[in-house]
Amino acid sequence: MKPSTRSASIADRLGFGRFGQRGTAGASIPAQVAFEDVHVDYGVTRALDGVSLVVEPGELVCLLGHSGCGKTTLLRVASGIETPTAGRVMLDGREVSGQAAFVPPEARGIGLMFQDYALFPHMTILENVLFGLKSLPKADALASATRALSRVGLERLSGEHPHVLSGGEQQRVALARAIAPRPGVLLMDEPFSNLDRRLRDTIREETVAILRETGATTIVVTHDPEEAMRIADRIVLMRAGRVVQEGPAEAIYRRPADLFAARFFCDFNEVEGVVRRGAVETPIGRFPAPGLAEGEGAIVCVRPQAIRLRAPGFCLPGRIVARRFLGEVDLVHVAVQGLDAPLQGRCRDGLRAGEGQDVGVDVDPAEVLVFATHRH
Ligand SMILES: Nc1ncnc2c1ncn2[C@@H]1O[C@H](COP(=O)(O)OP(=O)(O)OP(=O)(O)O)[C@@H](O)[C@H]1O
Repeated sequence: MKPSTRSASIADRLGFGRFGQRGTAGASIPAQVAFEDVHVDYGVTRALDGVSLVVEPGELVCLLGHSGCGKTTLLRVASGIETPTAGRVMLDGREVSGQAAFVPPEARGIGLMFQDYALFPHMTILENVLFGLKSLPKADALASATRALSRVGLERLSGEHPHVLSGGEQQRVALARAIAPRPGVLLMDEPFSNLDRRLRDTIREETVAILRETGATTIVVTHDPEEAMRIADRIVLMRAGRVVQEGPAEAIYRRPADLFAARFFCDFNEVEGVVRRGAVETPIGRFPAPGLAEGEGAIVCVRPQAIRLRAPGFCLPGRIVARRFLGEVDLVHVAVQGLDAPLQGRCRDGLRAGEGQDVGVDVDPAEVLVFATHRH
């Protein structure tokens, strides 16, 4: 692709339009973003199927979900790069996409950051950051760009081109470019997924600290539940173009709305059973089943950390079929009579029984969830 064409397409992706019209010298004032029953159809594909969501000023929300569930489309709708088929988007109570109005991306005061960083390859780092500040007087633009670069610790690389930078440095340039115009809203699409594991935790923490400092309302797309739990004030879990559940990390983890939401956050042992006299009967015991009817089929979801090993003769009889040392915990597979597959436990300490040995298996009821089978 020729540089000029490529620049134009990057500029479009960033919501700057071809000539980079955004830019403000004022402080970042966080905005409220509200989606009202937003639908997006691509031909026969329904990418968004009635999303309603309010992101409060200064809040950091993670959109979490499997590939293709509509996360990126929701960001594109917020930025104005995509128009909804139905429904509307409001910024601070003002309609920016809908039947009544359409505010173009460059006039929304929204910053964008992508997984691939979308840096202009033929421009220096400073020019990349200046690109979104073209409507400011030159001296103000330079001051804002330099401030943003120094905030991410990269002022010394201002004159370099993106290709000489490491992945982590490129990520920080993209962040500097996104925050330099002090947007009220920042939209980030998988901003950490191109970093290697070693760097990711540090850069993620630094980025969140910078976001808190700028105060911008931030929506981050991720498919990694742990990442969402680490950074989000609120997680919005999506499936097939809809919001399945939203709330703080602990609430979703402890009280998932359904089996799908539960599975997203934990690799459960799933054991089927039937409700008898108010509890699910399974080969590993009886578990309370509030809200389920007598005779109804149920799935008992046992977290790996719920499995505790005891001396043989105590609790449920089992036999270790595999044991792997993982550092902080041991991964243990234990066969129990009546189950097709061994239970998988993550055991911190306790009995040091090895492969082939008989054990007692204790299941912590606090780490068990029960769902009706037919409702999924
Ligand atoms: N421009 C397009 N034309 C046609 N279909 C599209 C287009 N963009 C997205 N889709 C479809 O819409 C659905 C939602 O896509 P979207 O990119 O929003 O999902 P996502 O959750 O962000 O996925 P990923 O995590 O893989 O990026 C998918 O089925 C996708 O194939």
